[in-house]
Amino acid sequence: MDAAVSCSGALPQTNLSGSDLSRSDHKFPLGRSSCSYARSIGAVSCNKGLRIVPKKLEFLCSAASRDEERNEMVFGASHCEKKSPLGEALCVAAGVCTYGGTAVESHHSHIAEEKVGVLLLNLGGPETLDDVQPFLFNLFADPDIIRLPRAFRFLQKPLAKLISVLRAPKSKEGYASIGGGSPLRKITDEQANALKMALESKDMPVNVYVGMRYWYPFTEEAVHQIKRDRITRLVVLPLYPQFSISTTGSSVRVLQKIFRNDPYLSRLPVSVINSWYQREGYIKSMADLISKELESFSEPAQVMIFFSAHGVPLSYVKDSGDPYKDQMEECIFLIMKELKARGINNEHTLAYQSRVGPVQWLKPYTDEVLVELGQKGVKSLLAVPVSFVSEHIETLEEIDMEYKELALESGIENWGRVPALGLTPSFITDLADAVIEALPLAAATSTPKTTPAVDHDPMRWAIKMFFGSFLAFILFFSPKMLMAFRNHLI
Ligand SMILES: C=CC1=C(C)c2cc3[nH]c(cc4nc(cc5[nH]c(cc1n2)c(C)c5CCC(=O)O)C(CCC(=O)O)=C4C)c(C)c3C=C
Ligand SMILES: [Fe+2]
Repeated sequence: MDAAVSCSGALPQTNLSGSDLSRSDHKFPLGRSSCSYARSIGAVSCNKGLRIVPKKLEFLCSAASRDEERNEMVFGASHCEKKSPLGEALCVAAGVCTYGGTAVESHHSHIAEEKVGVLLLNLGGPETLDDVQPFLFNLFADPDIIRLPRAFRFLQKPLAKLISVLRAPKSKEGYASIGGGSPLRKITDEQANALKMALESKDMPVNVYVGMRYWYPFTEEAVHQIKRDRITRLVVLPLYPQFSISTTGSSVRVLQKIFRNDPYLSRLPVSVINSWYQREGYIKSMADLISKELESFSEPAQVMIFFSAHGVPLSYVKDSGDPYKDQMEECIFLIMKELKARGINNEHTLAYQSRVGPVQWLKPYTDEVLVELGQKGVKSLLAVPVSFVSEHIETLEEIDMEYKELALESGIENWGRVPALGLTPSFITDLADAVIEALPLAAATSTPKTTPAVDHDPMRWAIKMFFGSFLAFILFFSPKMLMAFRNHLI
């Protein structure tokens, strides 16, 4: 019987096995119900946790039988109210633990020859203006970004081509205004180095890899390196504090696909940290940045704290159970709670920015709220980007230029913006702790390779082609649709 790893705390995690189970033990302080697919099983509990010994890992975990573990998995899966959009692989995104399998040899065992890897996942961004259109193509070709009904999936790439070509001029203007490209690769590389050093200082030597979803270095390249380095245990850390189908979900789906088809990778013990917005270190680091920035106003107590999160289409949350909105609201609640504990009682609000295309996105919209606040007589405002931990086009251009101008035009007189966390030492240290806590939860992902269902029925194929061409015709020639993608706002 194999030993199963158990875990302590409420680290939100999944494995890549396609049978991961998790449970949300979060209370939603705003009185909302926990996200619909964040409800399932209890985890095997661990009362000892992880202890690090110099240059070596020692896991002190309670063992559970493989059979027990399987039962729990089946139980959990059948109790998941809504299936994750990632299929069964991510039963849940918030609040919990994975079950281990082959990774930990035995009770109180030493794992001396481990070669630990940490894979940072991020979005990626165009480095030059020539990269913008192909970058946008990759983004819109992602079925987690433009979600077509199954029957119309064959339109994904032509549509991505069309939308990317239409949007490229506006996007290029944006990237040109911030120096001709995205700073994301440089910042993520720096974060990777800082994390490596933070882990080394905790006696945990690791290799840190960066895998981007839509531009270089692509996730595939990072995985290639991981294989070449013969990593024996991997922690996957998406650099998005909150989980969304469109960000962490999409990146993990790519990984799952690569891992499933590779004999070495499918046996590699892996642990994925799905979200980490609720970690004390992150919350405190955000509160530090906010309180510091408030001090730059002449009357700090009068400043409205304006959290601006990247939006997602409303349907992700309403129809597909994306926990993003719940997690975002809980995150803001926790940051405000920390500020209150420090005697900072400013008013605050949350709005969503950066919408694209003709559908409804999470509301309220940042631009509309700024105008309303100006009209209501708010004079001082501190913008806090909250869904991303590096500077990027949407902080440097959209917030610092577009929204600032709109706010000043609307009557707001004093404007400030909190920088992204970037290399803030307390934040990097907390990421290092998250990695250390996740490590004993790493589980092998071995799942049989499944053959995708192929539609061989000529009649069904003909019907799909007919309706697909019809839809394509409407999309290609609807002026409203074209304008919606060309501009940010419709
Ligand atoms: C948590 C963060 C993000 C979510 C959620 C998200 C969803 C999402 N984004 C688009 C469309 C675009 N995003 C673009 C850039 C971009 N997006 C994020 C983060 C999230 N996106 C970042 C950090 C960046 C910037 C990368 C950089 O180069 O600095 C772009 C390109 C820029 C532009 O043209 O505006 C698009 C387009 C959708 C459709 C979506 C959810 C479905
Ligand atoms: Fe985006």
